[in-house]
Amino acid sequence: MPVRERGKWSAEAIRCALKLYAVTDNAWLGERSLAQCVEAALAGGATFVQLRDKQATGDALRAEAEELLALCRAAGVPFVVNDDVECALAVGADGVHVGQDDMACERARALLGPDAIVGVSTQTVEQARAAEAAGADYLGVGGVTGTATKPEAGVLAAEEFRAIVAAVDIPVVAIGGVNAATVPCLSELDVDGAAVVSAIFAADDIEAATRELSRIIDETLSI
Ligand SMILES: Cc1ncc(COP(=O)(O)OP(=O)(O)O)c(N)n1
Ligand SMILES: Cc1nc(C(=O)O)sc1CCOP(=O)(O)O
Ligand SMILES: [Mg+2]
Repeated sequence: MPVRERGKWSAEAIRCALKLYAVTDNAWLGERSLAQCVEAALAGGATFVQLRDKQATGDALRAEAEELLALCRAAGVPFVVNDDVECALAVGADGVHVGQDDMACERARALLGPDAIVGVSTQTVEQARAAEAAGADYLGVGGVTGTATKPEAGVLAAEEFRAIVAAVDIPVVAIGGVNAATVPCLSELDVDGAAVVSAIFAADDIEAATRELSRIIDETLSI
């Protein structure tokens, strides 16, 4: 596993950590706490965690972030906060993931500093080049298929994925409809990993589901 040295994840460590990127979703908690769900994903082999809670703000989001950061530190896995740079700064998260409608990458980088991880969602080559120039460490690109988790997200053709990957030097993680059945399709996309919401967090047994995804990634992707 890649390691964080002197408070910084190296570019190579970030690339390796994108392999199985777990994005949280409180919709699937049921009787479980968010921390229990993330602990199970880490035990199953998640290599990167993003706190994505579109309902929580302020202290509530901070409390979740503090809890998940501690779990990720113990597991040696990078932890970023979706959208909320202020929260990431307040808790000392490893970084943030921002989309095209969120805080601009340059601003997030300026606020978080050079050692933070800044991930950016992009759907086009132009956006991807702009994000790289603005200091992004990795790109989230999707969707692979349509997904009930985010019905408004678009779907990209394989050629569009490959064009984005070829246009930048930073790593790319595929998102949107990634599950045990679709992971093998990622081998055609030249991406560095898979970002997964429901195929991990909607599972009854999150640890087993994550372990199975990790196994399929190891078997089918050359990353
Ligand atoms: C790894 C990763 N890739 C893409 C996204 C989507 O970000 P965004 O477009 O800002 O949409 P929301 O997640 O904020 O709804 C992501 N979160 N993570
Ligand atoms: C948060 C998010 N962003 C997407 C994009 O295409 O940018 S798709 C998505 C949700 C992915 O959920 P699931 O793994 O359950 O399909
Ligand atoms: Mg966003």
